Order: sequence, then structure tokens, then C-alpha cells
Amino acid sequence: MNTETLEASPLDANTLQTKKRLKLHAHVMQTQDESGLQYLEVDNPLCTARIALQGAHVMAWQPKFLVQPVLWLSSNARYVKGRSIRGGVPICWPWFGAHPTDSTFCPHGFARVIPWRVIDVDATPTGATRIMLEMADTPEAKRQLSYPYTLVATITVGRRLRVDLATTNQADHPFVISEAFHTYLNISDIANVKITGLQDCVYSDKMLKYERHVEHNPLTFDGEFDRVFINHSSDCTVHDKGYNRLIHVSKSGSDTTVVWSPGAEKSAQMADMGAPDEWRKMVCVETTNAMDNMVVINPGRTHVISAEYAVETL
Ligand SMILES: O=P(O)(O)OC[C@H]1O[C@H](O)[C@H](O)[C@@H](O)[C@@H]1O
Repeated sequence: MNTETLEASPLDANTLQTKKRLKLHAHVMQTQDESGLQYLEVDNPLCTARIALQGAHVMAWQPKFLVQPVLWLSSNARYVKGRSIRGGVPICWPWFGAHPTDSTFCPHGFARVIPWRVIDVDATPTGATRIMLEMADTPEAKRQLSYPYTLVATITVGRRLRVDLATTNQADHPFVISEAFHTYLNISDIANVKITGLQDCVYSDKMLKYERHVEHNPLTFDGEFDRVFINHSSDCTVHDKGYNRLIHVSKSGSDTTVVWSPGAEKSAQMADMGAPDEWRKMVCVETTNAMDNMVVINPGRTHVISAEYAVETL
């Protein structure tokens, strides 16, 4: 289904304004809250999901065979124009972390706070729902990145969640990006999990002024943890003995993985991390290209980063 005319049509915009709900597809409803933020609510035979059009941000995804959600979403996340939502799958683009030269530019890039528009909604042969979104060309996006590009996210929700982000260089010169799916995974407790798949990898430790070390063991957590695993292009698995399940994170087009747990002290300083112990129920496993693995995109070329999440119950 092509919904390209949806936002351009005053009739459709008014319908959404008045009714706050608009059916885009058999399994997808577009809704709007009081502040004007819009969401896609997906309910298909395999899962439910919620996507904010601001940031192409997957806020929730839950396969129907599971009791616990797969993504963590803060209970006091802010739903405000121009601010990122704490939880789910924020898209960091076209830089990861702080902008290298201008501190007024959005941390982790502007893609997560800009509205995106729906360009297609479809069902896959397996019964999943595939939604394509394109980032709008707003003055704010232009202020922070002046050269021409297109940025398209394809989000597929079913038994698995897949996110693909395609950057096309429309300029007449190469440009460089860093990027991430900053995914917050829902876990039983940070003390119950270990993460495998990162052993023997070199990491830069943000807690130790970016010192580099080699990871020898599966990751476990006993305080704030913020590591950037360089040249890591393989998959990893979160083992959660509290929820008796594994969350497999597989990827392509990504050579960096970031693992982040804020710990009690940092969480207490953040306004949108929910109740005091809520941080214990999340760990971020971020499919990334950053630091040594920033991506050069030549004119006319497209680069795609993809991540897929699958849950195995034990
Ligand atoms: O608060 P945010 O801008 O969403 O960033 C949250 C976190 O993101 C990443 O994982 C970084 O490695 C952390 O250093 C940062 O604190």
C-alpha cells in the first residue's frame, strides 16, 4: 500500500486530527496524542508493536507467544516534540554520541527527534508487517546536516523484529556517518543476565576515558557499564535466567556494538529513567557503526545497517 498522499492530503490530516485514529492497513492504525505526536499501532497475528513517527522509533514489540515484552520502555518516558523517547529502539544518526564540533547539535544525531513519514505498509508472506518510513526534510535536519541524502527505515514486526536503515548519498561528494540502533532490551534484572558473543573483542571503555582493552569473558554487570566494541560484526545473545529466555541480536552492515547499563547513580541523575530501580530491568545492546568504524558513503551509493531480534524461551 502506498500512503504517500496521507500527510499531504488536508482531508486525511483533518480526519486524524478529529478522530485521532486512521486505519492505514488491516493490521496498522495511525494515532495521534494531545501533543500532536503520531504513532503506528500494529496488531497482526504474530505480535503487537508501537512505533512513534517521531524518530521512526519502535517503542514496543511483543510476539504473541511471549508473556514479557522484549523492549524496555521507561514508565516516565517523555512524549514531546523534539525530544527522544527513553526506551525501545532509538535511531542514532548521522552521528553517535556528541557532535564532534557543535554542542548545540542533538546528542546521538537528530534522526531520533525529527518526524518521519510513512511511505509503505505491507504484510510479508510469514504474516509479519513491514513498514517503510522516510525521515522528513525539516529545517532543523537541514541546519544540522546541509548536504542532500535520503534516510529510509524499514521496520518488520512479526515473530522477530527487524530494523533496516538505508542512507543514500545524494550529494556530489563522499560523506561520513556514525549511527546506531540504541536498543533497550527488557530483562528480569541486570544481575540475572550475561551477554555472549563479544569475547576476544577490543573495546573502548567510556568509564575509563576511552581506554582500550580486550574482553575475555561473557559480559556480566555490577555497576555502570559503557563499552564500545570495535570491529565487532557478529551476533550476540542476552541470556536472562530470570525470564528463562535468550534474546538473540543479529546484524549486518554494522562493525561496532555498544553495551550500556547506566547503573543506579547515573540513572538517578536522568529525568526519564522511571522509578529508582527501573534501570535494573534494561540493558542496551546497540547495533552501531562508530569510532574506528564510521562509514564513508560515496555519491549515489546506499549504505544499509540492519539488526534483527529473536527470542528463544528456555
Ligand atoms: O541519554 P542518551 O543521549 O539517550 O544516551 C544514553 C547513552 O547512550 C549510549 O549508550 C552511550 O554509550 C552512553 O554514554 C549514553 O549515556
